[in-house]
Amino acid sequence: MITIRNLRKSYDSNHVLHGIDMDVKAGEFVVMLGLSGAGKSTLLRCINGLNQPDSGQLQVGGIDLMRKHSGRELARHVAMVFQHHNLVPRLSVRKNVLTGRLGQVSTLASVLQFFRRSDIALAEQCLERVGLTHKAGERTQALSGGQMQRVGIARALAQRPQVILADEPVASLDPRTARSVLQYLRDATRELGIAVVCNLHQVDYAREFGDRIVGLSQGRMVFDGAPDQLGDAALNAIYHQVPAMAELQEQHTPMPAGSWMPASPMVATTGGL
Ligand SMILES: Nc1ncnc2c1ncn2[C@@H]1O[C@H](COP(=O)(O)OP(=O)(O)OP(=O)(O)O)[C@@H](O)[C@H]1O
Repeated sequence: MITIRNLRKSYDSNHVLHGIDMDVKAGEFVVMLGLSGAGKSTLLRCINGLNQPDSGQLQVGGIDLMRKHSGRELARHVAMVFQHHNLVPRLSVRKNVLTGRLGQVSTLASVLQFFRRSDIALAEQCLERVGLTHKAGERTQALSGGQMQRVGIARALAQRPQVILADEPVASLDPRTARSVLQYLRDATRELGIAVVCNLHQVDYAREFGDRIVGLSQGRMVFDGAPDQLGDAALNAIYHQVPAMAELQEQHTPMPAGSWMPASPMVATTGGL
C-alpha cells in the first residue's frame, strides 16, 4: 500500500530525511516513534503529498508521488487524523463526517454541501464504527476532546481511504480516552484493511496498539520491528543521538524486520519514556 525507498527531504540546508525505507501493507497499523524534530511529521507530509521529497521512491496506493499526480486522486487514497482534529465546531457531527466526502463529489456539490444519500448512509456507518451514532445531530463544539477525535477518525474513514496517516492523534487526551481512541482507530483500520501510519510520543501505546513499530532518529530509520522487539537497545537508538549511526546508515542497506542500530555505550539509558 505504501512503498518508500531511500527517501530524502531537506528544507533548504536542513537535511531532515536521510534515506528512509519503509513498506506498509493493507490492514497494518504502524506506529512511528522518535524525538521531537526526528522527521516524523515531515515523512507523513511526504506520504500525503504536502511535501515534495528531494529524491527516492514513494508510492501510495499505486500512485507514484515522485511523478506528477493529481492531488484530488491522492486525497481519495489518503486520509489524515490530526492532533487537534481540525473539525468545524459549529457544524453538526454528521456534517463534519460528511466533509470527508467532499473530495469525491463535484466542485459545485461540495460548494453547496450537497451530499448523496449514499454519502449520508456512509457517514452514519462511520459514526457507528466510532460509537457516536447518538451524537450525529449535535453541534461538534459540544463534544469532549476524545469524542471530537473519534469524529476526526469517522471523517477519515468516510473518505474510504486506502491509507490513514495520524499525527499524534492522542497527544491532548487523558490516558483512558487516548486508549479508547487508538482502539477505535486500530479496529476500524484492521476490519477495513486500511494501512495506517500513526506518529506517537507514548512508547506504551506504541507497544499496545502497533502491529509494527518504526523508530526515527535524526531523519534515519533506526528501528523496524514488532512491539515485543522494542527493548532498551532499540529505545536507546530511537531516543538518543548516536554519532556512529550516521556513518552506518550512509551505507544505506534496508533494515530487516526487528533490527535496530546499536546505541553508543556512552549514552545513558532512557528514563520516563
Ligand atoms: N515547513 C518547514 N519548513 C522548514 N523546516 C521544517 C518545516 N517542517 C519541519 N521543519 C524542520 O524539519 C525538522 C523535522 O521536523 P518534524 O516536524 O518533521 O519533526 P517531528 O519528528 O515530527 O517532531 P515532533 O514530534 O515535534 O512533531 C525540524 O528541524 C523542523 O524544524
